[in-house]
Amino acid sequence: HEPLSTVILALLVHRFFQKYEPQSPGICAFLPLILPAMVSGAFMQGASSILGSLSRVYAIFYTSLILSVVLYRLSPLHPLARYPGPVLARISKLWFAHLNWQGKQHVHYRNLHKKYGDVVRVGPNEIMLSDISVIEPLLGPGGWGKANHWHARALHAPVVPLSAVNDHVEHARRRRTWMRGFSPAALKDYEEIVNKRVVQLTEALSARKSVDLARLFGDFTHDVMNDMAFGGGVEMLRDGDLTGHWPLIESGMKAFALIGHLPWLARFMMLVPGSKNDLDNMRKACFERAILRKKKGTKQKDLFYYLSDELGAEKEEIPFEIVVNDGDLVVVAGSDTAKTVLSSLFFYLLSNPEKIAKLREEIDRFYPPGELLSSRCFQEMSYLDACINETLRLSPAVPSGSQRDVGPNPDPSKGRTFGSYYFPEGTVVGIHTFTLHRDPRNFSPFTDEFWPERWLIAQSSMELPSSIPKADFVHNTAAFIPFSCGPANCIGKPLAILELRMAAVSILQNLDVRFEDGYARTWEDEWKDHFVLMTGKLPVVFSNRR
Ligand code: HEM
Repeated sequence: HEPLSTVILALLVHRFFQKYEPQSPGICAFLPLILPAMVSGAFMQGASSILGSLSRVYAIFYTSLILSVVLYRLSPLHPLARYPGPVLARISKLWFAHLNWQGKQHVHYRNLHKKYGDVVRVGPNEIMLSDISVIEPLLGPGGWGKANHWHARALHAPVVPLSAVNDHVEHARRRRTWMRGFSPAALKDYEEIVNKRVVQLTEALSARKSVDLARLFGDFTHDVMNDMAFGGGVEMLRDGDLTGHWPLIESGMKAFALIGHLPWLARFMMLVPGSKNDLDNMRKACFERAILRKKKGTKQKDLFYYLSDELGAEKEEIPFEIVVNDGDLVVVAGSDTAKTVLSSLFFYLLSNPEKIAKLREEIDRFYPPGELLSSRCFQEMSYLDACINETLRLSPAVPSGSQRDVGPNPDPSKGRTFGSYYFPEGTVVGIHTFTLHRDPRNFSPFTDEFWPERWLIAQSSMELPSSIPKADFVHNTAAFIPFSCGPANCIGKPLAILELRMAAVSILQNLDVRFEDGYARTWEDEWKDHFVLMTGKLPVVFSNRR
């Protein structure tokens, strides 16, 4: 009976994992690793056959288990069987985890949408969409909560960060302090903080002449976010990366993205001695900065002022752990993202001399050289906004979007249906921002090119060139979601836009800039989608404007 019992055991283990999706490393290790050994023990006939019996049972067990998993996932019985997708993706998420590790998943997702259409099964239980009709039901009010992947990414933290809160009510409660921190009045107060760093950045660029602009923009956005979250304490623009922050972010983002495919892996990673050290050190540094900021008091209203509720608007005191956690999130969510977009903006501008000249002309009109910078004229600078939007379209900092989990239905057997799609409870669903933004059905012509004029034509503040037939012009802002949308969208959007506008205006107001000789302009090819779009170097040469 040994082979038959082993096959049955394998089928039961598959069924157990399928139904309960256990996350505990103990259970995950016990069932497939230890249980077969126990079966083998039960059938063992003598000490001489220990090895033979063990290897036979394990071979039968794993062959049956793998066959059962693969056949079920490929079979018409699987609830997602109706959706097309590559065989490897339907069998296991390991394939996408591998693609993700190489950094090219944004391109792969786009190619899959080209091949299979708007809905693609990208994992055994995961769907990626490029259909704008699902944006509102998925991300809008009443949409679905953050997928388990978000939670798994935050296992190391003593409190769940806002970005990982799945429950709508709890998420809205936690987001209240953030909303106050991003009100228009609060934003006005931040201008001085951002401007101080913009002046420092512009001076640093003019002094260095030749520079990796992407790196310097990273130092800039990182300093700004630390000013906002903890009232300062980090001086990357002045001192460089003394603490090894950038290598840590790079490896951290890679792991962060990997967990986005294999959330169960996070619990195993936590068991590896030392695996949390870097994150713990980062938290400790944030904690120390938060204590200092609290002691210093509020001379200038920053985000800390709102996130720690110095305003006194909440009924209950906000636990200090949450304040530190939120500050940490500001730094992590706000630095790399803004760095990527700002760097891409300069790449596209420098690649298109007539566009940079046009933007310069607008900047000179509103902020002639010598004029002090403020947000006074930003609303009127339509070409600047067109350039920023066009950059966010081509280079969305979170290209593969943010996963959601199909939440429970009062009748669990029903899953969720909208339009022509049906997703069973527990399906992980994403909307692929990069594909939407580069889909000719949404933005045409010159879909893959930097053409800021499309935004002006769409607002009727510019004529469509006569060479382009009216029917060929498509501009679908419903498909433009670089900051995601709905009640869990990017709350930092207004601050990011302020940073982008201020930095671009200040640099072009004061400096001339060009690519370093010999730069191969491989910017887009070097992108790596590790959840946030990580970039290569952007070698440029600056000179003071004459
Ligand atoms: C150009 C720069 C930025 C881009 C493109 C961007 C994009 C995004 C995206 C796509 C999300 C996921 C939203 C979702 O799950 O639906 C997000 C979340 C978030 N972002 Fe940004 N972001 C940027 C800058 C910032 C900045 C400067 C901050 C500063 C505080 C920030 C703070 C956050 C936070 C706290 C969340 C989580 C929101 C929540 O779960 O309620 N981001 N961002």
